[in-house]
Amino acid sequence: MKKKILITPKSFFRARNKADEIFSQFDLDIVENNTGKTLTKQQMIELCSDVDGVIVGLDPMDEEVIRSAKNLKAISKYGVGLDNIDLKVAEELGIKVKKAEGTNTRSVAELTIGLFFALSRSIPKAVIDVKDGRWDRTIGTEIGAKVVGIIGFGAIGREVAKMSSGLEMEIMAYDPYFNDIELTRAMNVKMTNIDEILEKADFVTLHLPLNEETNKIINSKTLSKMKQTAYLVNTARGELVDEDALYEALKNGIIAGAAQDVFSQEPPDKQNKLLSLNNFILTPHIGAYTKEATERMVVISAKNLIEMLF
Ligand SMILES: NC(=O)c1ccc[n+]([C@@H]2O[C@H](COP(=O)([O-])OP(=O)(O)OC[C@H]3O[C@@H](n4cnc5c(N)ncnc54)[C@H](O)[C@@H]3O)[C@@H](O)[C@H]2O)c1
Ligand SMILES: O=C(O)CC[C@@H](O)C(=O)O
Repeated sequence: MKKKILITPKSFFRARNKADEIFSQFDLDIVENNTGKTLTKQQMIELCSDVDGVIVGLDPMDEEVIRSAKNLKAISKYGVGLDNIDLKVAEELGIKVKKAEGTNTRSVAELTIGLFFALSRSIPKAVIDVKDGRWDRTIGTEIGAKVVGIIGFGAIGREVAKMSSGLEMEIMAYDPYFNDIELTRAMNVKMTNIDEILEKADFVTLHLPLNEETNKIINSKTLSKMKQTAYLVNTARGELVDEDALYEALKNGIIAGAAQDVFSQEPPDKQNKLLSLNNFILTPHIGAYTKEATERMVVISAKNLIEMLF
């Protein structure tokens, strides 16, 4: 029987041909998000009203959207962060949910390491300076032998650890749900508590999911435990960091700098105070935006949806 599906993520369509090979074997009526943007809740309610399945990016799939989608049987996440999907309601209604596990691990880890360098050598400022006619040779710091503190030791956290090891950094990690001691020993990673990470790390990097437990895990109290010379890097989710507290910490020299790929509101408001700070740098949620990762996300999210629907 024919199934109607909705595909929302903009970058899905760049590698659309990879999914067509999979879709062509099934009887599908495909609706596409042609706005080129993340959809609003109202748009999701309208577009999901009669679909059997959805491949969803960062668009809201909250309780109201899910309950209003009367035919919905499957949600395939284009990516790995499930925070935009109300998993409890999906479970209650028997709607299957699957993420494209591991598809963007390498890309997010590479961006994270890139942000370490961007911060430690003030690369964004250097580019702007020279283009604006200033020859200001800022003294940076080396990354080798510095301590990286990884909060969330899942797929991306472990990949960052591997890359940090290649840079000869000392590696610490905090993850209350990770207990493969053999692996951490083999990787030369010290598993510890969050306080030791905050107190000792030169780079604190976030790789944990957003949920009730982790919302604003970085706040004025946790920031105050970090070294004045330390950098915070967030390529996970904006809401993990209290942005007002981060602004105060950066402005008052509580920490040296921060980089974010993600924001609690995307795109951030032009008035967002963080954007006015020289020691704050950012990228527009491009962690998974590489040719390789998007192709993997397209293939796996398409396969996952088909598996759940047929
Ligand atoms: N910037 C991007 O484009 C981008 C791309 C992919 C993923 N992400 C974000 O990165 C997150 C991590 O992705 P992943 O593939 O590594 O996921 P993962 O599930 O493999 O790893 C997450 C890890 O966090 C740990 N964790 C859970 N609660 C924790 C807590 N309170 N404290 C410390 N650790 C905790 C889990 O035990 C798990 O090991 C995703 O949830 C997503 O939000 C962002
Ligand atoms: O949908 C995207 O563009 C990024 C998805 C990414 O944040 C993820 O959670 O894997």
